[in-house]
Amino acid sequence: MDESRESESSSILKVLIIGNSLVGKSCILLRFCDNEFVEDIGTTIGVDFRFASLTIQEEPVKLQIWDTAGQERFRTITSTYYRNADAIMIVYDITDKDSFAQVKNWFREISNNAPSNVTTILVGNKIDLENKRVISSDEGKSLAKSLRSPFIEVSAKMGDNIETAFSALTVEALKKIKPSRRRRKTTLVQFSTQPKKKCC
Ligand SMILES: Nc1nc2c(ncn2[C@@H]2O[C@H](COP(=O)(O)OP(=O)(O)OP(=O)(O)O)[C@@H](O)[C@H]2O)c(=O)[nH]1
Repeated sequence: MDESRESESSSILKVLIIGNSLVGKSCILLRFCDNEFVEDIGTTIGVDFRFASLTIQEEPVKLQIWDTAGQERFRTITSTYYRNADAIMIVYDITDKDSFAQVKNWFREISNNAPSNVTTILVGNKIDLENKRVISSDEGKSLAKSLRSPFIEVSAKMGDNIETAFSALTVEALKKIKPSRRRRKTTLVQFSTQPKKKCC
């Protein structure tokens, strides 16, 4: 299917990835979209975005995923991008205490800038670095609970749980968007309930 026809027949969701600099936001996006990992990916300046297509229970969904800069000096550029966000992934690095300590501030940014019904997920990245872990899974879980957000740990490097994180976020966000924005397929084209993904 060509790009324009596919957009017409898909629900389109705006997704943001936020968190401190160097937690692995760009690597998470690259792993999700291209199934790749680049060690020296370089810091994000301002924002960057990619499209990804998922099928959730026979419903084609297109995600417009914005990778925002974690560095403070680019924050004013990024704050306008919270507008119209359907879903936000807040990332910290399980080997970096400061990135975890800042999670509450990122949630404050969300309540100041994003729509009130935005869907969130808290993501602890770099679980391949278990020997350098300084934030336990229980600490992550309990912070997420206090912020009323689901929680998952991932590794952009190894690919662990990356698709699951985006699928969980999408499933929840779809529940909140207006029926007029939904594009359910009338004919059944897939029989699996597993999410299917392709990126462009
Ligand atoms: N071991 C390991 N390293 C990772 C992982 N994800 C990212 N990294 C490394 O962490 C560093 C930062 O990754 P980025 O994806 O650039 O981080 P970012 O959050 O986008 O950073 P900014 O663009 O500055 O906001 C890079 O050196 C990556 O190679 C992971 O899952 N495991």
